[in-house]
Amino acid sequence: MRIGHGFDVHQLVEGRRCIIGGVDIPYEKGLKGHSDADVLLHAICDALLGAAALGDIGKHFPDTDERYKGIDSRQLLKHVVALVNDKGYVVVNIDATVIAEAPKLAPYITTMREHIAEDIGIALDAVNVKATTTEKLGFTGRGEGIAAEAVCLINQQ
Ligand SMILES: Nc1ccn([C@@H]2O[C@H](COP(=O)(O)O)[C@@H](O)[C@H]2O)c(=O)n1
Ligand SMILES: C[C@@]1(CO)OP(=O)(O)OP(=O)(O)OC[C@H]1O
Repeated sequence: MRIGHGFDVHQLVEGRRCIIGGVDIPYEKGLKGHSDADVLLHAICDALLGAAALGDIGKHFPDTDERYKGIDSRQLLKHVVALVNDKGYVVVNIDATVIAEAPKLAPYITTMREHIAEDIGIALDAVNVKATTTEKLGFTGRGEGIAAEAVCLINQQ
């Protein structure tokens, strides 16, 4: 059994979509990035890559590569899971936290979990997603960006 941890941050700006956990969330601002900037899926990708000692998301999908411009991060997650499986591991469970003052994420959490479970190929019960504010403190509290953290366990096939 091996553990992995991931952390990501994306800036909130006008004129971008706010896609978190594969859900396009209605909000006045969106997340800036080379890809669709899905901060939650990026943290999960990094947790899985970390658990398998496969580096990080930027190593596999460089933000200088036009192939990843605007890409749906669910495609990146599925690719990462294939790399982890190819190295002989299966994913046991995921636990993640999105750190955002706004938008309110509670209505979308179940759909996020469904997307993650489907893309990884594990049961819904093996995926947990939480949301928290930082009580108006720091860059997340000022609404300048959204952060996400994730941990995972993987096991030998
Ligand atoms: N963007 C967010 C942040 C939080 N929530 C939910 O609100 C609860 C209370 O948040 P605190 O930061 O005050 O602990 C939290 O447990 C989440 O369920 C949310 O939906 N969206
Ligand atoms: C996902 C990638 C894809 O090019 O681009 P970004 O959307 O900028 O996201 P980041 O979390 O900075 O990770 C880097 C890249 O791998």
